[in-house]
Amino acid sequence: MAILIPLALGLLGGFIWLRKVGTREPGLPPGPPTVPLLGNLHIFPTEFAHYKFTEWARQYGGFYSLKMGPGTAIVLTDAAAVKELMDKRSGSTVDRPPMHVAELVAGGLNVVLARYTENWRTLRRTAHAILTPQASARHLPIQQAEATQLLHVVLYAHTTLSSNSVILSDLYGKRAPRYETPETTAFFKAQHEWELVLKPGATPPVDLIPILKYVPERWAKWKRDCTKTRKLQRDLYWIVGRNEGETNEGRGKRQLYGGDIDKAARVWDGSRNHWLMLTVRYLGGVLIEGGSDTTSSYLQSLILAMIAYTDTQKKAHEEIDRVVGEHRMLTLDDLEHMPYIRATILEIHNFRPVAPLMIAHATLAPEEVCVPWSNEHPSLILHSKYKSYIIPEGATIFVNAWGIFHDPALYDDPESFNPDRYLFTENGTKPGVDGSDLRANFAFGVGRRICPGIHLAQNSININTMNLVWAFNFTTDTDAGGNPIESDTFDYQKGILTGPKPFRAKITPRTAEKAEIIEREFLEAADTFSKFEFGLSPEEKEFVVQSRAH
Ligand code: HEM
Repeated sequence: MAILIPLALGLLGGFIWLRKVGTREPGLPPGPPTVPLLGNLHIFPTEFAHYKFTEWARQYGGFYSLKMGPGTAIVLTDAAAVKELMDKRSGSTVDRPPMHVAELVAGGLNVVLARYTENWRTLRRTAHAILTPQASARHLPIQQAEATQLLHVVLYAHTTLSSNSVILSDLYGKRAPRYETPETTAFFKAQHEWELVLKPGATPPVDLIPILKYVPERWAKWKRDCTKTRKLQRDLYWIVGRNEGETNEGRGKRQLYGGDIDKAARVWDGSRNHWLMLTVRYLGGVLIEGGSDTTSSYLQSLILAMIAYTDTQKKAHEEIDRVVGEHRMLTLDDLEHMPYIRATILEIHNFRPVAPLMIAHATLAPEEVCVPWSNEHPSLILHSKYKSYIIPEGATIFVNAWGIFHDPALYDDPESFNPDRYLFTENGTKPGVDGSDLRANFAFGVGRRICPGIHLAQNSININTMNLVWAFNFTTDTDAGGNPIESDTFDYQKGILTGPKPFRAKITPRTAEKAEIIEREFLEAADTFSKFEFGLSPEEKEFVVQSRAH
C-alpha cells in the first residue's frame, strides 16, 4: 500500500506532464492551434514548407511559433525581426538545431549543419580565411574562363558543371572539363545519397524521440544508409585532397595555382594529426557541395525567368547593348555601369531564392522580444506598449526568406518577376514602405552563419548573368507540332536548397558575331584552363582536345 501512493502520484504527474507536451507555453508568440503531444507536428509541412510558413505568417504575423512535440520553432517572416534577432543578437541565435543524422554521417564536421561547437568555429574560421573578397578576386581569371565555357556549351547540366568546376579549381587547383569528369560525378553521387538521408521522412523522428538513436543498426535501415553515406563522403573528400599517383606536372601546377584548401591540407597533413587532416578534407568537400548546386540553381532560375518574362529579357539586352555593344564579352568591371542587370540579379534572389527558408538556426539562450499588439505586421521594437514574448533556449528558428520576398505589404505585385522595382527604391520595396531592414545580400543568410562563399558566389553570378544575357536569346521550346512548351516558374525541386526541375528551352546566340566571339574567347581561355588541368583520364584528354579543335 505504501508504494501505491507514490506510484499513483508519479503516474498522475506523468499524465499531467504528457498532457502539456505539445501545448504552446505561456510567453510564446501565437501560432496554429496545437494538439496534445504532437503540438503542430501533424500539420508540419514536409515539402515546400516555405509556402505553408508564408500562409501562416499572413494569418499569425511575421513572428509566430510552432510546437514540435515538446520542442519549439519560431518562424520569422519579418525583416525587422530578422535584423534584430538574427543579425544583432546573432551571438545567441548562431546555433543549428540538433540533427542526429548529420552527426552520424559527418560527425560534427559538416560546417553547414554543425552545432555551435569548437569544430564549427575551426571550420568557419578556415572557410572565411579561404573565401575572403581578396582570395575570391584572385580566382577571377578561372571564373571568367569558365564563363566562356558555359557560353560555349550551354546545356542544362552545364550550369551545374560550371559552378562545380569553379570551386574545384579555387579550392584544389584542378578543374572539371566536363560533366563526366570523375570528381564531378562522384560529388553529385555523394550529394544525392546525402540528400536522400536528409529527406523528411527518410529517418524516424530521432531528434524528437531520442531513444530511437539506440535502435541497433541491423534493425534500422536509416542507420545503415547513414553509415554508407558517411563512407562515401569520407572516401571522396580524402581522394580529392590526397591526389594519389599525382605526376610531377600535377604537383607543379597545384603548387603554382592550387587553391587554399589544398595549401591548408598540405600544412595540416604535416601535423600528422588525423583529426586535423580529416577536418580540412571535410571542409573542402562541404564547400564544393555548398558551392556547386547553389550557384547553378541561381543560373537556372535566371534562364527560366528570362524565358517567362520576355519584356525583362528585352530590357536587359538593351542595357547590355547600350553599355558594351556587340564586340566583346563582359567582365566584372562592366557591372557598375548596368543598373538594370544589377536589379535583375537582385530580383532573381527574391523571386526564386535558392534557400527559401535559409538553413534553420537555433537559440543558445532565451531571448525576449517585443511585438506590436496587433501583430499584423510586427516590427520588433523594445517598447512598453508592445507585447513581450520569450523565445526559449534551444528553439529552432526558421528565417522565412520566401515569405519576406513575397510579402505584398513590402513589394508591389510580389509574385511577378520585375527588376524595375530596384530602380525606384534601394531594396525594391514599394514607394512609401520602409525597406531599411532588408539588405542586398539577404538571400545569403543571417548573422554569424551568413554564407562564407558569398564573394565567390557573387562573382560567379555577376560574370555569368552578364554574359548569358549578352550572348543569348532565351525562348520557349516547341513540341513536334510546333506548339510552344510553356515553362512553369513554380516547378521546383523539393529540399532545403531548391532550383528549377529540368525544363525545355530554346537558347540561341543573339548574333553570328557573338557566336564567333564566344568561340574565340573559349579558345583563348585554353591557356587559363590548362593551368588547372592535370591528371586527366584518356577520355578527358580526348574531350579537351576535341572541344578546342577549331
Ligand atoms: C547562389 C549562391 C549561394 C547562395 C544563395 C547561398 C546561400 C546560403 C544560405 C542562405 C546559407 C545559410 C545561412 C544561414 O544559416 O543563415 C548558406 C550557408 C553556407 N554557404 Fe552558401 N550560398 C551560395 C553559395 C555558396 C558557395 C559558392 C559556397 C562555398 C564556396 C557556400 C558555402 C556555404 C557554407 C559553408 C554555408 C554554411 C555556413 C555556416 O553554417 O556557418 N555557399 N549559404
